[in-house]
Amino acid sequence: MTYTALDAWSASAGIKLEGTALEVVKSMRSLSVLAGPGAGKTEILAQRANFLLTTGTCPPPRRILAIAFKVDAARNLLERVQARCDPLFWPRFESLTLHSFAKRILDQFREALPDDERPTANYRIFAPNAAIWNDFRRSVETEIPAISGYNNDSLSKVAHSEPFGGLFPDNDGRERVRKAWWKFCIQSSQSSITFDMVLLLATRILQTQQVVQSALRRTYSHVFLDEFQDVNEFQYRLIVAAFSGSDAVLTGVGDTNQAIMKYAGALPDVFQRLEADFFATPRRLLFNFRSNAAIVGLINSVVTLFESNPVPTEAARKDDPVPPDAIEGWIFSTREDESIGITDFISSEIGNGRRPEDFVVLARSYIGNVEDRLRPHFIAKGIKIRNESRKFREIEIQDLLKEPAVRFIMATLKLAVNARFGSPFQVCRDFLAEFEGWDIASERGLAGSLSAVRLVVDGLSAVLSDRGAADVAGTSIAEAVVTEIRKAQLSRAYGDYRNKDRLDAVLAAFGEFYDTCAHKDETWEQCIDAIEGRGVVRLMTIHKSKGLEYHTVFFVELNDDVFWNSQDDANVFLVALSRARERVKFSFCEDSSGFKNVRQFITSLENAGVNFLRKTGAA
Ligand SMILES: Nc1ncnc2c1ncn2[C@@H]1O[C@H](COP(=O)(O)OP(=O)(O)OP(=O)(O)O)[C@@H](O)[C@H]1O
Repeated sequence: MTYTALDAWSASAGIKLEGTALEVVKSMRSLSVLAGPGAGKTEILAQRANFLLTTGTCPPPRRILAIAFKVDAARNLLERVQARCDPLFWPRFESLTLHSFAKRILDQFREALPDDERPTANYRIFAPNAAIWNDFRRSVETEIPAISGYNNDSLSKVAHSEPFGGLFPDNDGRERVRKAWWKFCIQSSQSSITFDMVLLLATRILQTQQVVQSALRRTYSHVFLDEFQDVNEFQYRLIVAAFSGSDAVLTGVGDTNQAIMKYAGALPDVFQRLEADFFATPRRLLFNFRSNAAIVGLINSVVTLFESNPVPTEAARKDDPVPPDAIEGWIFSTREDESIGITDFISSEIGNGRRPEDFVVLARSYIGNVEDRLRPHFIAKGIKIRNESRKFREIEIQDLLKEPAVRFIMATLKLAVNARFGSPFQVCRDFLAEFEGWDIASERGLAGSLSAVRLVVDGLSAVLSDRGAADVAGTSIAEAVVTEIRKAQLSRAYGDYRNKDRLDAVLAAFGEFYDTCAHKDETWEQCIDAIEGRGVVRLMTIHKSKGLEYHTVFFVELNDDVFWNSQDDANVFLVALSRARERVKFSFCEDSSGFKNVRQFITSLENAGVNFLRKTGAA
C-alpha cells in the first residue's frame, strides 16, 4: 500500500481548504469544532477521513469510527468518504449512528451482562406508550403501591435513570420502581427494551468488561462525532466509557444553532465536556460555503433575534453573483392567491431552465394541507409535486427512501432496467457483500459479490420480463429482490428488521409507493426519477429539511406565534433557513388565522433586509 506524504496531501477537486478548516482536517490531536450551517462540517470530516487513511496517519489495521446521530447523516458521510477515497482505503472507515454502535456492543457482548440485566438474544426495541406504562403500573401495583403516584413522564425518568443501583439507595422507592421496570422489560421469552436501555447496557458492558473496552480501543485510532450538539447524557456517557483515557483522537463537530434535539435532552455544555474529558482543543469554522452572500447576511441577522452574542459567519461565496430577489417576503390576501402565486413563480422558473427539484416548500406543520392547496395548481401547470411527509404504512416517503431494504431494491431495479443514476452497481454489490460477510477488497469477496449481483438482477429481470413500469406491481418487485433468504440477511444486518413486521411494512410501503410513481406511458427512467424525487418539487416540514440543500426555499404557514416562543423553535427555523443556496421566500396570507400574530416577525425580517412585496395570485 502506498501512502501519500503528509505535506503532499491535497483536498479533493472543487474543495477549498484553508486556515482552520485545513487545520481540522490534518489535526493530530482531539478537537471540538463549532461551525454554523453550511460551513462544510460533513465535507471536512470526509476530507479528514481521506487524509488520515491515505497518509497512513490511521495505519492498518486500525480504523476510523464516525458516529452520527441520524441514519441519513451517517450514510451521507460514508458516501462522501467513498466518493473521495480510494477503495483500498475507505473500507477502514465506519460510519454508524450512536444507536447502532451501542446495539452492536450489546449484541456482541450481551452474554457478559448479569442475568437480571441481560435481554434475550431475540430482544426487540420499543418506545413505551401510555398503554405500556399502564400495563407496567398494573403489573406491579400490589408489590409497589406507590406506583400510582408516578405519571408516565416521571416513570420514564426513573426507569431510565442511572442503572444498576448507582443513583438511588436500595431502600429508596424509586430504586424499587427502576428494578421492577427492568424486570418487566427483560424477563420474558422475548425482552422488549428501549433505545435508552440499549445505550445503558452498552455503557455497562464497556465499564465492566475491560477486554471489550480494550478491543474497541485497539480497533479505532480516530473517532468522529458528527452533529455533536445533539448528544444527550446517556449518549455522552457511552462515548466516555468507550474512549475516555484511550489514545483515540476525537473530532467532535457540531453547531449549537442546529441543536434540533434539545427536546430530547441534548446537553447544552457538550462541547465544553469534550474539551475537559478528552483534552479537545476548541476551534470555530466561520465560513458558509452553501449560501450566497445575501442569504448568509440574512442568517446572521436572524440569529441576532434569538441569541445575544452570536458569532457571525462569512460567505465563502462572497464573489458569486446574488439574484436581485435573493431574499423576499410575499404577502397575499388569501391562501388561494398564495397557491397560485407560488405555482406561477415555480412554473416560470422551470420554463427558464430551472429544475423542479431545485425548489422546496417548507412549513412547520400541516404540510398535507399545503399540499392539498398547491396540488391542483401544480397539476394544471404539469409540474410534479411531492409531500415528503406522505405516509405509506405509517412510513413517510422521505424515511422510506432511506430504508436499507428500499435502497437495495432500488439499486437492483436500476440495474435490471439499465438506469444508472447513483452508482446502483456499487450500492447493490455492497449490500450483497454485507449480507454475506464478504470483504470486497479480497479477490474471493469481489468475485462472490459480482456473481451475487448478477443473480439478483437476473431474478428481478425475469419478473419484469420486458414489461413497462406501470405493468408491474410494486410488491412483485419487492418480493423478487427481497426473497425470504434476503429477508433473513437483511434482518441479520439491520437490527430494526429483526422485527419481521417492520421489514414487511417497509416492503409493503415500497410496493404501494412504487405503484403511485409508475404511470402508464412513462418510461422506467421516469418511474425511477419519480420514486427518487428527480423532476418533482418537494414539500416538507422544516424539521425534516436538516442536512439538505435547495436552490430556492419557500417558507409558508409561518403564521403561528407559538413558533417563536422557544429557542428550540428558533433553532429549527435557522436550520431550515440555511438550506437555501440562492433564494429564500417568506410567504404570508392575510386570511390565515395566525396572521395577526406575525407582525413582529415580519418587522424583524424587514429589519434583517427582507424586502416584502404585496402579491396577487396572478403571475
Ligand atoms: N471547503 C469547501 N470548498 C467548497 N465547497 C464546500 C466546502 N465545504 C463544503 N462545501 C459545499 O458547501 C455545501 C455545504 O457543505 P456541508 O453539507 O458539508 O456543510 P454542513 O456544515 O455539513 O451543512 P449543514 O450542517 O448546514 O447541513 C455543500 O454543497 C458542499 O459541497
